[in-house]
Amino acid sequence: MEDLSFVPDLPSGPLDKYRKTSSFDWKRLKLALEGDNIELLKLKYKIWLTLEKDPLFAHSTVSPSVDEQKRITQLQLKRINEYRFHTTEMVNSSYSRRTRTIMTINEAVQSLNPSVSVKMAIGIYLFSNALLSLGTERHHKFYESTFVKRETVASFALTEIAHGSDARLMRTTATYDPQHKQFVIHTPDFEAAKCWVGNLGRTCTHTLLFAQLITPDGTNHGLHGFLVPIRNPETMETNPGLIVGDMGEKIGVNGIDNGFIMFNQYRIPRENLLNRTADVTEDGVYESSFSDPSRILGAALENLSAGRIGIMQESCHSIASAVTIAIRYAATRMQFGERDNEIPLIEYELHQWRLFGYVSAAVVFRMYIENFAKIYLDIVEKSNSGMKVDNLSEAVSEIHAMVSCSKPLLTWTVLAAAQQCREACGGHGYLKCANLGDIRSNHEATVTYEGDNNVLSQQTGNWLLRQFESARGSRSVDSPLHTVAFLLDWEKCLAARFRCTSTQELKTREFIITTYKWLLCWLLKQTHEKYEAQLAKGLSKFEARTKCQVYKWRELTKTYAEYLALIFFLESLDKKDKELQPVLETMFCLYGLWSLDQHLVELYQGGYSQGESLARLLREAVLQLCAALQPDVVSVVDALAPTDFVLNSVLGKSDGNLYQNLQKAFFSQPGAFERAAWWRDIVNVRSKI
Ligand SMILES: Cc1cc2nc3c(=O)[nH]c(=O)nc-3n(C[C@H](O)[C@H](O)[C@H](O)COP(=O)(O)OP(=O)(O)OC[C@H]3O[C@@H](n4cnc5c(N)ncnc54)[C@H](O)[C@@H]3O)c2cc1C
Repeated sequence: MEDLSFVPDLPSGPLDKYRKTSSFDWKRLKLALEGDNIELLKLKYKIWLTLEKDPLFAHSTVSPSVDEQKRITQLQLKRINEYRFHTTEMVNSSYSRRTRTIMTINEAVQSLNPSVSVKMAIGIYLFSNALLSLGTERHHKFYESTFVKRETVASFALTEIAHGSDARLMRTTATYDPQHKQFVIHTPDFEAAKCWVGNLGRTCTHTLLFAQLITPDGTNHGLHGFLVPIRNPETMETNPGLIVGDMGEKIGVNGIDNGFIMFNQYRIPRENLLNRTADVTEDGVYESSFSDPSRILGAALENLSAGRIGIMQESCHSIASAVTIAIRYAATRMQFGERDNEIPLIEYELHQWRLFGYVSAAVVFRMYIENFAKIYLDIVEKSNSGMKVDNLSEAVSEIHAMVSCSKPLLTWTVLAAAQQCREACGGHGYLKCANLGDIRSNHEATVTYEGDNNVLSQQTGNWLLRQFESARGSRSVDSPLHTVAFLLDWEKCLAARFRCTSTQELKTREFIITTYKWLLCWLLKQTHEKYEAQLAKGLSKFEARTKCQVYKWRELTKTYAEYLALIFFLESLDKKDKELQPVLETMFCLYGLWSLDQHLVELYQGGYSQGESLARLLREAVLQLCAALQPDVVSVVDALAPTDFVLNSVLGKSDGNLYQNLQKAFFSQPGAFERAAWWRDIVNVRSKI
């Protein structure tokens, strides 16, 4: 058995009461949540314990000004680079190992300061990844300076003021000038200014720009990626020909300097076109390995899959922190009962029901994404190294469909969890030093960036419907990852009916998976029929899709994402330590039934069940599972939690000394006991009282 003594023991205190009832060793679960990769778990602790000792990472009790947050974030990124957690050995290792390690560094940093991890993800990883996949030899020096030497911080400029979700209609142009062998970048008006670009406002020296490529004959070849210098790296002055600004204060991640930019006939060398899939000769002739320009954009944006997986991993860490704080608070906070025998909140069924579903989501999501990331990295590695990957293009489409619905499911669930955890900590949860407010507002933007959730999940619907049509027609599906192989038996799946008579029968893999398959087939059939009916009315495919989103397409993609989380979790569960399997099985059933509870309307509407028993038994089973989880739940969050320094919550400390910690926080608040500096402004001098 691996030696886990590098994970610090937890202090003894009021939480012991619930830790003693646990059925498993929390450190073993912690390792399991890290994909049983002890090196990665060690790296995470090394990062956390190193940064804890560095004054640059000390938490401030009051929010610094927005500008100061940007300065600190940039300095923290610089310091993290200097610590070289990304060792030379790691930098030179295989794609899969290198990327998994980067992801771990990112996760560790995100739990401490999400602005730093976003800055790092865009400024280093997204940029350097794009150079590798879209660029060629000639761009390698930029990869070296960004990823290997960490001298450059970059940005990713796609969104424009008037166009975000529909990238095809972006209006920034890059026109080739054969005489000077340069591209001329131009912004026609403010509506075409690039905006929201992270790191652009103050700190980046280069950007990866997406602009419409126009050749001298006037042909527009669609959006392409260009490497564009923005600032002089020595003076940080913006280059002439650019209008660059910072977008100002946001409602979260204020350490990131999101910016806007307008180009005025700004020239860059021809070589700055990222030319792996398409190039322009010196004379201005366009050459591409794709005949369809939209496929070039598709290939370019495919890069975002790794970024979206990164967002999901970060989300898993945000929900882990949120539920840790709320559960530790619930175990130490008493309300009602007798004077000397008050009841801890965690004992109340209502409180369990509000929180435990999110605890199970935190565990299920973490193991799902861990498992999925491995498969994803393996496929990319094989394909990059020229090895044969069976059905590669089908696998890429399936992965894109999976990512496009899973990022919405995870980011939305985490947002709801953060809000519920905040409320579950009552008034004290509203304190800045509880950290739930920051977790929530720093997380919130993930539902929008790298693809707005509502728009992104529509792409999953397209893929699912294609598979359904193919299963109905030619009796085949393109699902190399086997996520929808069951559609070949869609009629059989749809014939399933609810026949359980006890909650015991619902708390099983078989019931949950069969019910999900029924739901998916039913939602697919319904969506397909509605879509076909719209087409039959003469609507275009685009118009027909817009008429099928509500209650159909959207519900379908959410259900598919939940199903993915469950099947990938199960696959991991079976490989885990025997001691951990019972609690993981409880998590599986709780997440599965808690999610199915939200689909009762469809289950009845589609005739899966009649009468009251499904709703009654399902809800009874959820409550039974909450009760069953209660003895283990404090240890589950111990396994999910980062160190106390990283968690940074007065309510969530692992010693459980809630009131001593609160007193310390109140009493050490700067100026807490001082007369207000503005006391004269409020004194009524004539008062004789
Ligand atoms: C903190 C933050 C950081 C960001 N960082 C970057 C960055 O570094 N680089 C970059 O290029 N961009 C960045 N963005 C921009 C981000 O990627 C876009 O905001 C996002 O893609 C959504 O585009 P939009 O804002 O234009 O929304 P819109 O497309 O205008 O969408 C508005 C609303 O309309 C809905 N909607 C749109 N189309 C449809 C439809 N067909 N059917 C139904 N509903 C629809 C959407 O669901 C959404 O709720 C960032 C944004 C934020 C908030």
